Amino acid sequence: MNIKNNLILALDVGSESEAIDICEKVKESIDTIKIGYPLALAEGLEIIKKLKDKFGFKVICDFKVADIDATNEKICEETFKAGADAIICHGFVGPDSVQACLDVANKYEKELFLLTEMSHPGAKKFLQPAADEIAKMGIKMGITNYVAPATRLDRLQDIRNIVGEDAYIISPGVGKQGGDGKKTLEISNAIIVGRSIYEAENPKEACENLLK
Ligand SMILES: O=C1C[C@H](C(=O)O)N([C@@H]2O[C@H](COP(=O)(O)O)[C@@H](O)[C@H]2O)C(=O)N1
Repeated sequence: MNIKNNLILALDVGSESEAIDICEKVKESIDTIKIGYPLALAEGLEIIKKLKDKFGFKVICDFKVADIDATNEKICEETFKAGADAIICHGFVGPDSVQACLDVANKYEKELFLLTEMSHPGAKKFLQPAADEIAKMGIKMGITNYVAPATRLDRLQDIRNIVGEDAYIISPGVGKQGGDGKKTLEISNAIIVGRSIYEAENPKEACENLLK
């Protein structure tokens, strides 16, 4: 995925009007947004096409898909039918569940991002011990896109070493969670930033400062 300025806006706001307001302010700096449950549950999947049509953005749906294969297939079908350019699935649910997501992404000629280790402190308990194996599973399955934490650069480097230089890694945790954008982009291909932008007094300036 070609992401402008290597910066993805995590649009975790609770209404279409807030979403449009933020997007208006930052549209010079970004061309890719990540929509998760907060906005999708508030406004429905229609919000994907609304924002794509209005701003021409690429939309990554961060639904952290983590069900059995049959249900994962249904979730991905609905998400790509609604216009998503990519979807994020969890890896801890195993290869059959991930393969179901990959098959649907390929059917729509869209992208799947495999979530390895999460960025928050609780990830250390169960996800961190499994994250290397999740990344190795992704490589075995031919997955090229990954999510890995900006809050632990050592772990981000470990995952980069597993998935290789040609893989595309996007990293959340910059800003509010303590991650450093510049240092993260020495390893990852793009950073994901939410609150540091949409909660800022001046989101446009916040974006521009991040790009500096
Ligand atoms: O490990 C992960 C996975 C997940 C993701 O990106 O898949 N995210 C998401 O990235 C954004 C960070 O927001 P902010 O902290 O900049 O406001 C939010 O939408 C989180 O749900 C993580 O924060 N860590």
